[in-house]
Amino acid sequence: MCDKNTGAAVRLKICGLSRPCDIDYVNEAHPDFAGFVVNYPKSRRSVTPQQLAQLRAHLDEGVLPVGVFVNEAPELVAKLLNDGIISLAQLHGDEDENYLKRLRTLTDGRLIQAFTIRSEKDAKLAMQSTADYILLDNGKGTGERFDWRFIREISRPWILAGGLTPENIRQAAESLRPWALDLSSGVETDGYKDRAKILAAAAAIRNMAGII
Ligand SMILES: O=C(O)c1ccccc1N[C@@H]1O[C@H](COP(=O)(O)O)[C@@H](O)[C@H]1O
Repeated sequence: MCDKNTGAAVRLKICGLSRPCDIDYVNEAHPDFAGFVVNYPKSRRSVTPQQLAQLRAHLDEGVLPVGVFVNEAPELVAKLLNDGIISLAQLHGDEDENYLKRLRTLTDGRLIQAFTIRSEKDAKLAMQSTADYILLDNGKGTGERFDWRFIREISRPWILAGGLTPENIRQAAESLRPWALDLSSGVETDGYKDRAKILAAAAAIRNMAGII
């Protein structure tokens, strides 16, 4: 079945939006998800919850906003979900099952748990997460791939992240068959989101419709 946004068989997430023009770019490209790194000053892409709310207000309906959090207080994550500022929360730090359990008492919002993959064992551990989706990455927005050979059979919806670019997402989708592809550094130039690269990623995904 094709996705209603990109028209493709695999979903697309563009992550690390921080400027009003980044919202214009994703509104034009219409990926399925738009990601915002929240309250994580170590990242140049970090936005405050207030900035997130302002940016998100200009996002087209149908592009679902995702908050990316690193060891954030569950109360804030839940509030942003419950207030409809974000549609999904991506937990990209050391959040464990106890954290997820606590968050589930505060919200019914959908959760993505990110895992850094350094071995086949890491990928197997990720499978056990009670999150709605798992995301397999090389780190935190490093722009680098992990070793894809660590991925074997994944019998649940999962998101591939880390070092994806408009040029390599077709190969990634065909060989690994993830539920969604997540790009951040790969759609930037000099550290800022690049309209042409975002549009190229969306076009690459659309061209895969019916192929994978
Ligand atoms: O982008 C960041 O700075 C970041 C900070 C903290 C947690 C996650 C972060 N990025 C996420 O990493 C993946 C892959 O990014 P890339 O394409 O390799 O740059 C993606 O989910 C980003 O949102």
